[in-house]
Amino acid sequence: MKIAAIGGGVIGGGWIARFILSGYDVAVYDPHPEAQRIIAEVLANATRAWEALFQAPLPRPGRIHWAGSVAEAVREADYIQESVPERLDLKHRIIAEIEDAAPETALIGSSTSGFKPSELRQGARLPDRILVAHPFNPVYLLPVVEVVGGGEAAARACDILTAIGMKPVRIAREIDAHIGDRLLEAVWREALWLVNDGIATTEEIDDIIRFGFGLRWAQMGLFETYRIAGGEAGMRHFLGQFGPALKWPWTKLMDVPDLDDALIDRIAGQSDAQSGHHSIRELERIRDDNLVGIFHALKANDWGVGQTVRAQEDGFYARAPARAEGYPLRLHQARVAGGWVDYNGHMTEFRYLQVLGDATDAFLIHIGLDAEYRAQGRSAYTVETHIRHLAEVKAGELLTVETRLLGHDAKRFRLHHAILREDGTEAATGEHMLLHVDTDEGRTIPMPLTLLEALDRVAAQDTAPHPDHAGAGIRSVRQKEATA
Ligand SMILES: NC(=O)C1=CN([C@@H]2O[C@H](COP(=O)(O)OP(=O)(O)OC[C@H]3O[C@@H](n4cnc5c(N)ncnc54)[C@H](O)[C@@H]3O)[C@@H](O)[C@H]2O)C=CC1
Ligand SMILES: C[N+](C)(C)CC(=O)CC(=O)[O-]
Repeated sequence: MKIAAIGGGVIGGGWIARFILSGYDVAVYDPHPEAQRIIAEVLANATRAWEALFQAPLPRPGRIHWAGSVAEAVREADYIQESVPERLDLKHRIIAEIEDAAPETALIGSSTSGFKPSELRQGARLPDRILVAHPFNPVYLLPVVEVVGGGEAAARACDILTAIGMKPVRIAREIDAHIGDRLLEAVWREALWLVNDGIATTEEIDDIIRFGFGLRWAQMGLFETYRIAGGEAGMRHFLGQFGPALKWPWTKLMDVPDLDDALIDRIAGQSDAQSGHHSIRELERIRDDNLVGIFHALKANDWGVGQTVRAQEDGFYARAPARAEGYPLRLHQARVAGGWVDYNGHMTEFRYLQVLGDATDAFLIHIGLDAEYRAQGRSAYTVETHIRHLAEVKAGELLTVETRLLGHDAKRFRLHHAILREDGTEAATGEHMLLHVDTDEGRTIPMPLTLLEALDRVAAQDTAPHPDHAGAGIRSVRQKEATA
């Protein structure tokens, strides 16, 4: 499938990164003189975030083709994402250029925050294929995309968006600003009033969100959160108690303060004081690291966005064998997240086991011991582990694991992983004994022929001598006699 991106700014850059990292080639047109630098920087941050987010090996990235015109970019495209500035006249001009050059079967998704499909389609030759596909920033991490404009084209677009790990939400009826921005604007307007009236600073408002209800929203949204807030009597009780307050003069929702120079100076000044000591790219990396941490927590709980990440990862694992060329096997990479670092300033000890455990999972999938296999009530349990910590690892480093199979019989196999830093030096090694088990009965059972043959194939490649430390335990330390 061929993708074209028209506009590569904040949002277009995020789309480009998501498609590229998902393995699709993207033709890009953006007349900005520094477009290539800007997009490369966004892609670098996105790559860093995906390496920290996913434990599965990432797909081979797609390639960018820098086009000299809209026509060149869209000529062979199956899906076109338009992300030019939010002006209807400009969007109409771009859509007309796309229609002149793109195949008639190509879908056109617009990132517009506010325009309705009926507005975008004015004057179009094939209007039904033009849709709103409105994402949220950062597009390469946040999965949700509002798809507005119905029919077969929307269904096809949803399939494409799902294939790049997004969660399309189809909106039944078009309205200005769709759904997400309606909600966000209500909060934003109110926040502008609070600053305008001198009631709160930008930092105080952000603190109330990030130390409070913002944390709830990441995992349960509004209605499920309020259901719980109704106590055991649930949503009905909540509405009965707090519904009437909506008619009290709490908010100024419909008015907008005049964004005159004084208010702009106040907001921009407070924002500089709050965050001006970080560059935008640094702030993006801080935001991304935090989002990745939240995604990991939700994945561990099999909840919300964590389920999206897991589904995406399953897809990566399914495509992984193509990447496992050569021996020792390279099935797993991990980017050291900021939260993995301890008070000594380096990756903390249990994260080594996490990287090794994830590499073991990748090996299990490689030999066919995957989710489908486990659903039959069989799995592998690790019963012994020996880790050697050999070098300090800092936040941001990319770790690659090399895996060897040191032995196997009908019920057991012994793995050796070496965690390598980017310069090829060993940061750690791990040796692990795994048993094949019947998970319903909780006992060891022989492996079926398919797994044994897969292990035989790996073992046939393991011709080098075993590492000297294989099979060794922790060195003994002579106990000194206590001195009085
Ligand atoms: N920034 C945000 O938070 C979000 C923005 N959006 C929507 O995404 C769209 C783009 O917004 P941003 O990325 O924020 O704007 P931006 O200003 O960061 O990027 C727009 C890009 O379009 C390029 N451009 C201008 N004229 C062009 C043309 N004729 N052909 C191709 N490229 C052209 C510019 O050089 C620039 O790189 C808008 O429709 C906006 O409503 C959607 C979600 C969030
Ligand atoms: C400010 N905005 C309307 C462009 C924001 C969006 O459209 C979505 C987002 O990412 O918040």
